[in-house]
Amino acid sequence: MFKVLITDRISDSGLRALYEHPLFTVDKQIGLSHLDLVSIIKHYDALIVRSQTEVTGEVIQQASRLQVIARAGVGVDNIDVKAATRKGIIVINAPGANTIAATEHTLAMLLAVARNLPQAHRITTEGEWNRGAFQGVELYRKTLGIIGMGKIGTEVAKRAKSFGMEVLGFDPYFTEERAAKLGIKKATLDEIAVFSDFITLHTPLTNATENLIDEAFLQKVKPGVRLINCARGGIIDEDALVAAVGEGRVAGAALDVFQTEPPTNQGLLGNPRIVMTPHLGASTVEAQEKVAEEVSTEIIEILEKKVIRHAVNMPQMTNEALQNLQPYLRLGEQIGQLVIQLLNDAPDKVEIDYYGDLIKEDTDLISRSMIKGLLTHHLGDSVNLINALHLLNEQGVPHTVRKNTKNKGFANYLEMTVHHGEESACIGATVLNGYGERIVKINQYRIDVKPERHLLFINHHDMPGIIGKVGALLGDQQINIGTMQVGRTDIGGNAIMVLTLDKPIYGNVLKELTAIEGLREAQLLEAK
Ligand SMILES: NC(=O)c1ccc[n+]([C@@H]2O[C@H](COP(=O)([O-])OP(=O)(O)OC[C@H]3O[C@@H](n4cnc5c(N)ncnc54)[C@H](O)[C@@H]3O)[C@@H](O)[C@H]2O)c1
Ligand SMILES: O=C(O)[C@H](O)COP(=O)(O)O
Repeated sequence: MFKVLITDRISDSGLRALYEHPLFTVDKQIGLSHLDLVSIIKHYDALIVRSQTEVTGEVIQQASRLQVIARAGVGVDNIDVKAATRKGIIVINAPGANTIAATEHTLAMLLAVARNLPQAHRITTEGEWNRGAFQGVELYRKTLGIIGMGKIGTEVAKRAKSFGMEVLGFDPYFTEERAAKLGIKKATLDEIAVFSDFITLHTPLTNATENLIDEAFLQKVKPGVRLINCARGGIIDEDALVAAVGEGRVAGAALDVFQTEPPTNQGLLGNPRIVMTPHLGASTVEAQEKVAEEVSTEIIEILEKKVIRHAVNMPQMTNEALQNLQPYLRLGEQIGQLVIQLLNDAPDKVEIDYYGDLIKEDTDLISRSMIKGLLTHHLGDSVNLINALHLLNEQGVPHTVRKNTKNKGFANYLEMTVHHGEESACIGATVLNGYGERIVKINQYRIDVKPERHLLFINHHDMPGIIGKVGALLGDQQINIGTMQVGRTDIGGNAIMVLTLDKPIYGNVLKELTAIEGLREAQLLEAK
């Protein structure tokens, strides 16, 4: 059974897949204290949160069986993703599931700040009839500056156009082509400041966006501008905003998110020119159902089928791309497991090379599989695709990944070389169309071996009779040979023999093998 803990308010109907799954139990404990979360997290395989629960390093430290932290939403700033990665815990989110909700909230805020709706509503419900105090401004023919042209920024742009607004977009990844397609203008941050009547923010909170809207920015704005922030608190310097509103440089602001939540800035609270909502951007029935559905499905896929789609701490890829990579992921892990046994020591340098069709692919996951296989030999099952790179770095082992254009004679080819001082070991492999995975190179020798669980690797002198003697010895021990391959550099020189065995062999057999004349070394290599 897999146990899932939910600590924020999440749509029950969206969680149906989890509730109805026979292998899952769901435990909802809304508003759990941090201390309580730290003490009970060890019982759970998955944790689902929104933006309220702080999933700190301390929580993660105690999460001995946790495999997935799911954010039923977009921003993962309340999760210590680095600590999760170190521990090999997958962090997933539901990008896109609340895009429309956040977009529509932004437009609601845009209209609210333009027409003073909340202020007018409040005094009208209090019984005052004052038609003169709340004259607003129109959106029609005004300029909207959008900072952050991702999913929400783009949807806001489309809707603003239907109001007859001129739209400017700023985003480091925004191109002239995309701007032309949307019928808006690509702008610089300064142009947004200088020309916009309304400015709306749609970036994540990063080092680059923290206090992006600060005193200096607010000095440049068109007098009377109105600001909307439904992205993240911290992008606007709240004290600078309060000052600019006080001076009238900024006519108003509409904020859904704050530097601290709930907000504590006294200049914001009760300010008649500032419209505030309590982080409601994603709070629609539809969005909450969708985020819950997405994370539930993905938790089931990860825990039951080991398929990962929206991990924040893993490369993103489509189902189809992941399917195509499967044979390479298996092969990569086996190569890693085998090559480290050939080296017989901890590596001090790792090299990964890709050739052929693989150079066009996103190979990050294959490299992670190889490193996972490699590290499992010394670090055991605590290594997974999430923490493999981190653990290698932590061991201080540099790794290089190269994509080579040279032709290796195979449609696709991958190679892993590990070093320890002067020693090195190398395995090269390919996936043959219709025939599956093959190891085609061990150190300097060309061979053709299907990777299997038990491989007997023999280093010998190329001379008549050795193959027969090895076969006879294994036969006497009732050890069945699946396949046998030999490779040599020169006739009568150094050679290797690789046999796939149906069961493992033990020390005494290896000792007897090495007693055969001309046989230098016999080693059992095991891959899971
Ligand atoms: N208020 C809410 O309830 C609510 C709901 C959903 C999303 N959000 C927040 O809204 C924001 C946007 O979400 P999204 O789904 O559109 O994300 P997204 O990843 O699709 O888009 C973010 C965009 O910001 C751009 N960006 C990053 N740094 C930038 C910078 N320095 N200057 C300009 N652009 C920059 C990125 O290039 C990207 O295009 C996120 O912070 C998200 O957490 C809030
Ligand atoms: O990043 C998000 O998805 C939004 O900020 C929504 O947060 P919430 O799920 O806590 O409403």
